[in-house]
Amino acid sequence: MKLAKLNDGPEIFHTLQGEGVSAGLPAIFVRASRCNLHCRWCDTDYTWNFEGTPWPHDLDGTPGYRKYVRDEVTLEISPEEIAEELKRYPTRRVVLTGGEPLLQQDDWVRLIDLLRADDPSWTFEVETNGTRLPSPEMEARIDQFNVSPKLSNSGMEESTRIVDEPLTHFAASTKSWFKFVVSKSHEINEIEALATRFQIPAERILLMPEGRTPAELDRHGEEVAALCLDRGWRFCDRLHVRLWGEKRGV
Ligand SMILES: Nc1nc2[nH]cc(C(=O)O)c2c(=O)[nH]1
Ligand code: SF4
Ligand SMILES: [Mg+2]
Repeated sequence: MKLAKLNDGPEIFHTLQGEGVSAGLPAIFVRASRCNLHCRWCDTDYTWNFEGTPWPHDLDGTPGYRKYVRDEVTLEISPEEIAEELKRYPTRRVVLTGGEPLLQQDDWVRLIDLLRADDPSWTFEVETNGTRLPSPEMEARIDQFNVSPKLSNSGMEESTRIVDEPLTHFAASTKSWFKFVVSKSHEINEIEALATRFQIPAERILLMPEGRTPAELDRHGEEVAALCLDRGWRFCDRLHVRLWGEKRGV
């Protein structure tokens, strides 16, 4: 399967879950390469913004920024090899992220079965953009879906980023939590429209201030907190940004 490459190895790292309802829990992150969306502010653009693709990115024109060479940022690895790597860490919680991890579901199913054959206590979270339906095999194995539908500020067409069948499925599943990144207060209208359209329960909605630095998180934090208080939604910070800033592999 295709993972993002970090320092010539697969992007697999042991850290604290920084976002969502399990924030603060130790976990091993596995970052898939490839995404079906191309958000203009994406901070894991090395999973999709390859040479020869037409997608714009906010960093276009910044000195030193250019599209990635696909093979230089992708690592082909088997579920068997990933399983061996994961067993070396001192936790049994894994976060499958990307990119969009639900583009490679059969491989994750294989990985999960390999790990649980030895130890059923392995727990799996998925970070998804909510545009792909989990297969029945995947749905049965994943403990928690952290669904982060993209808003118009992503630059994506609505018909690409908001897909009825998967969002309806996630909204009805008690395994799902919805996490929305907010940078401007008017975005709340879009979030509210989605919550109404897909009947997302209020207690499963989290708002997260946008920010790649603690100062940026603070700047948006107060406003996002006020919105949460008003709607009865949960506030969520970005713990890893506070602890480690913009570093990769944390
Ligand atoms: N610590 C930490 N927590 C995270 N939660 C979601 C992440 C992601 O990039 O999907 C992430 C990440 O990259 N690091
Ligand atoms: S869905 Fe996520 S990984 Fe994909 S482009 Fe958007 S922010 Fe990046
Ligand atoms: Mg991240």
